[in-house]
Amino acid sequence: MLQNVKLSEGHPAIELDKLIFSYDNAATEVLNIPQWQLQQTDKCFVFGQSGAGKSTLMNLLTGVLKPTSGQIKVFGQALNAMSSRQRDRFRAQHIGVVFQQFNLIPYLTVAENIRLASWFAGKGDSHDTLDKRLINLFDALQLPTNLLQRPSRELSVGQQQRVAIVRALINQPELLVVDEPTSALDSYARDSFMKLLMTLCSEQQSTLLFVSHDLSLQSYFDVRLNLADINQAGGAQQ
Ligand SMILES: Nc1ncnc2c1ncn2[C@@H]1O[C@H](COP(=O)(O)OP(=O)(O)OP(=O)(O)O)[C@@H](O)[C@H]1O
Repeated sequence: MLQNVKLSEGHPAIELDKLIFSYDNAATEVLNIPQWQLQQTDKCFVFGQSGAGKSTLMNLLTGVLKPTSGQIKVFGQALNAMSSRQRDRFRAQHIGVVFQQFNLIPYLTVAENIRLASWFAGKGDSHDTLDKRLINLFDALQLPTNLLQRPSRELSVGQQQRVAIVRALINQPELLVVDEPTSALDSYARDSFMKLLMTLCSEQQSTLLFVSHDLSLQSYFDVRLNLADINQAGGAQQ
């Protein structure tokens, strides 16, 4: 079974092979990617027109969606061969996710939102280890620790965004997937957020996949992917 899968270092972080995806088995393909790979610890900037399929691809890579056909391997593990429960477990253990709406549970406190992520991962990290990691991340992201006991709905958008990053990094995921996170930030906050994100990923040796329309952010990344360059789907709006 998939409990506490140890990821092999010999594999690329992501391998796509003949990946095809249509919503509800509709005739129109949203994605048709013959082949694509991302190496471990790479930091990749993904861009493309609205409707090009970026969020769909992120949902496939995080196991929220399953491909219509073809293969998606994350650190050598074939997500397409897993049940939806196995994919949920794999995501909780190995992938940190920050999506556009942050997906914090509004009525839970900040601390509860973060603890929930480590509980789902079930990696068995001690309370002390998690507390230490949490304090370090709060410090790095300049979040005051008195926010921990506040319901997340009471936080500003910028604070919620940083809490979502803490939640995504608390389990030291091998892969971090971030979808359009900076739209709510002014340019100064955006730059410091980007620098920090890069530092945290380097420290944790996480592979980063970052989706944005803001092309000015590309310079932070060592790999740039225009989705239209690998996606041959006729239905995608390119
Ligand atoms: N749940 C869904 N059911 C059916 N079609 C969908 C669904 N979600 C997205 N689509 C369609 O799939 C295509 C790709 O959408 P997707 O959201 O992945 O694009 P995107 O590149 O992330 O766009 P944006 O930059 O605007 O966020 C679009 O044509 C969209 O209408």
